Amino acid sequence: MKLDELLKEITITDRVNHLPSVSINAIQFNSKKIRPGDLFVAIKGFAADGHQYIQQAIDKGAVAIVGEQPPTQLDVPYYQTPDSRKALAHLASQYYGHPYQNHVMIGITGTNGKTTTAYLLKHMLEKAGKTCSLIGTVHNIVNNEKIQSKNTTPDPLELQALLAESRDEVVIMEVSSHGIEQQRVEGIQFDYALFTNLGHDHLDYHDSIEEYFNVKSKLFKQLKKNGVAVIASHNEWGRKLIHRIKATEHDVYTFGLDDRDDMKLVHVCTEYFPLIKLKQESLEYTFQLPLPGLHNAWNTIGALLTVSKMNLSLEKVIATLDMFPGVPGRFETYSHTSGATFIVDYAHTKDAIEYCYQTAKRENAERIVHVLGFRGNRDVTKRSEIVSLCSSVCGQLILTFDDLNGVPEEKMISELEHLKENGAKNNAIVIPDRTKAIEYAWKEARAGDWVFVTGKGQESYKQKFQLPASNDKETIQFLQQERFALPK
Ligand SMILES: CC(=O)N[C@H]1[C@@H](OP(=O)(O)OP(=O)(O)OC[C@H]2O[C@@H](n3ccc(=O)[nH]c3=O)[C@H](O)[C@@H]2O)O[C@H](CO)[C@@H](O)[C@@H]1O[C@H](C)C(=O)N[C@@H](C)C(=O)N[C@H](CCC(=O)O)C(=O)O
Ligand SMILES: Nc1ncnc2c1ncn2[C@@H]1O[C@H](COP(=O)(O)OP(=O)(O)OP(=O)(O)O)[C@@H](O)[C@H]1O
Repeated sequence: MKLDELLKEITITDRVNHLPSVSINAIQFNSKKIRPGDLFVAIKGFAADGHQYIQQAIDKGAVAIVGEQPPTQLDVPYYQTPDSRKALAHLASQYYGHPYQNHVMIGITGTNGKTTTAYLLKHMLEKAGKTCSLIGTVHNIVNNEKIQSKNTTPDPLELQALLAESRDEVVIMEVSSHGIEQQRVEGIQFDYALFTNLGHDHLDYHDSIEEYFNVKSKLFKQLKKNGVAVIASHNEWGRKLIHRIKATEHDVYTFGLDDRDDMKLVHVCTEYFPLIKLKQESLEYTFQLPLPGLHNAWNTIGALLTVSKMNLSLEKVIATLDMFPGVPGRFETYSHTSGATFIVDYAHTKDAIEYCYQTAKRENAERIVHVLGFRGNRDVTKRSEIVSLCSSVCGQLILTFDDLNGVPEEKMISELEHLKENGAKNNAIVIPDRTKAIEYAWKEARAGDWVFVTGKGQESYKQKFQLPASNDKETIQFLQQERFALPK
């Protein structure tokens, strides 16, 4: 593509060596990836400043540069723009021909439930004969092919490439607050935007929960003119958002516990897979959820309300729910020969953990045991509140490693010890090696226990641990099969 074709999408405030007809092979925002003929976009990031790498990009063959800093004399054209991240997103969209326009775009945001809602939607739509791509935390799926996912919401280059590659009718995207703030979805317009809930998370990145909410709510500004907003009203932040969006021209549909909701949860029967009754307009639907836990009632209802606005028959969609295969690493249960139940779950917020406990209590758990870790270099302000909740509910709390994420081991151990001493009662212990922590819980488990192993879900371990396993599931399978199988 010619340079001037690309540049017409962005604001340019100053330039040197303008060369509009130069051909651009590809766009890059990492100098290391530059190949001859590429355009380099310099971004001032959190850890580094891309402007420092402009010369390196030119040495590697970049034929033009876009950046925020005022132009200096260079051997290639340089274009100054007010916001490089925004420019990158628009350049990428233009390069790939604005591929969002070829799909029905569904964006899902919220603290918890994005992945689960995305999987549920994909299942519902596919059973109704539609083809779907999914872009999110666990992996990306495009044209039925699984592609490794690095971020919940990919950077603009990867995102636009995925959208361009997709031949699927619908694209279901998880949209993280980091993704919105860093303008990874800039330039995309959505047909449907869903809000699941908001709770304390990521306050290492956002200054306050209000700011976190404001960022999330920006997704709804990217709705198409006739786009549809689907918002959970059972959470105070959802109600704020409904109020905010109702002042715009978009159609807003809500789900919750209120008579005014477009889809109302009328009744939940507390079974492992809860039986729920829903009401939409004058029609009632009673059915068993395809997943355990009340939180999954909300995820299922959010997805159902969305597909009902896509003109699918709710009755037919509900009939397909018993075929839903589940979501990797979300409330996966494993049996223990004593009769205890082990659960691997991706919970890493207070709300999510409360839902886990609620489910165990409804199932008459005699004792709740929790193997809990915190990711290094992520919101430390939520930790003590979570530990004190866990310690007050659990019979035994085992604090352990999640990903260290660059934090030295000794520092994380002393943080866990500090949390134990200050936030927990005397039912907490620290076992840093995650596999040994799970092994401890496994050895101690007895009939009637519900043992939660949370934080990593399906993710692979990044540290080397003692047992031969690369994730929580494998650790439990190792314990189930190899060493501690108890006589029947
Ligand atoms: C803190 C953060 O969010 N960082 C994101 C950000 O990186 P950054 O731009 O700040 O990168 P940087 O390292 O400071 O570098 C600045 C610039 O210099 C360039 N550079 C750097 C070195 C070099 O030699 N040459 C060079 O050109 C870099 O390519 C970059 O353009 O922009 C990148 C491109 O979009 C992201 O991949 C990266 O996500 C990192 C990997 C990350 O882990 N982010 C997490 C926090 C995140 O985004 N999580 C959310 C989900 C949260 C949740 O709900 O759980 C997600 O959507 O995944
Ligand atoms: N609607 C919900 N409300 C509260 N907690 C939920 C909800 N849905 C899921 N959870 C909890 O949050 C965990 C993560 O769920 P899920 O992966 O669907 O959310 P997510 O928003 O994609 O999370 P992340 O952004 O961290 O990937 C689950 O394992 C479960 O414990």
